[in-house]
Amino acid sequence: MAIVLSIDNLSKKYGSLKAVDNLSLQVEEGSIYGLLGPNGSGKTTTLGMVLDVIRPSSGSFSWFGDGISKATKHRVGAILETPNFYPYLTAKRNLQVIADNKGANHDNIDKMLDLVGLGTRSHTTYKGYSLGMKQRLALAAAMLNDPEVLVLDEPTNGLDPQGIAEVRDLILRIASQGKTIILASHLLDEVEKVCTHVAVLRSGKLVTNGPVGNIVAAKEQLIISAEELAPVLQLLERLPYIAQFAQEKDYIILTLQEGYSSIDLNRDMFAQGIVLSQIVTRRKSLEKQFLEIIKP
Ligand SMILES: Nc1ncnc2c1ncn2[C@@H]1O[C@H](COP(=O)(O)OP(=O)(O)OP(=O)(O)O)[C@@H](O)[C@H]1O
Repeated sequence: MAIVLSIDNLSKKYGSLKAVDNLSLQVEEGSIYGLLGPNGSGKTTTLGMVLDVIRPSSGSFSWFGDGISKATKHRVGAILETPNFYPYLTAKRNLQVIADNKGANHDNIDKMLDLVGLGTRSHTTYKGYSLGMKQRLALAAAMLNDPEVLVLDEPTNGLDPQGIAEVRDLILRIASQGKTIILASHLLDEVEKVCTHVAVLRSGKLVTNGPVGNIVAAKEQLIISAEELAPVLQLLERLPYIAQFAQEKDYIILTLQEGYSSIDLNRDMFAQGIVLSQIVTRRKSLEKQFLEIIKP
């Protein structure tokens, strides 16, 4: 896969604060790449640098293997903040004004309004739009010159559940046309639902990155108990597929390595003469996993 964006040891300092600290990552063509991190972790600053609106303190980045130029900027559409639409103009007229400012022709306007699901509402004035519709119009505006990459900062911020679902669907639809999407989010759930790849940031530093399935895979926990816990604990020490375990009062919480299930554990316990009185599978909450990932 071709690399669309490559970030190499990029840093941004504000006085003594390192907003972005030696960040390196690569975004592959066709991926939906999430920058995930709590408020203040450096997501917006990172996007600002690669979009050439914030000057890096050190490090470099390249788009499509090249430095940033007018030509590369043309291939990247972005929404860092809600564009200034005119409230009393219709959605279509607003896009015409933006197309003129961007030097894009008007051919794409109807197609983009249809794509974002506003085709039938194109003659409504902007002030009559819901927040979700405004965000979808912003996406249409960013897509006007048919960029290969779309960069979005917290695209569902402030939307109600229906608006959130609409914008997420739209992102998936745009990606299915072969576009690469880079989005910042502080919502693990959003990244899990929408993204193919993720980089987790904490205090400007990269904590981990990779395919979403590898980073936020739903890990299962088992809770087991038995009449006597000592022999159970001894066996857990020896079983090679136990990822971790801990005793809590009269039960044990454990996680297994990939590819193993409670059936394996139950069978091995039984083979050693241990009868478990309880074996419960519990999915670790995504929130909890995220908190573990970003724990200092
Ligand atoms: N212009 C600035 N001057 C000084 N500090 C800044 C400036 N811009 C950002 N920061 C600081 O840099 C750090 C990273 O901010 P940034 O906005 O990139 O984080 P973020 O992950 O996008 O968070 P949020 O979701 O809250 O926007 C924060 O501590 C922020 O206060």
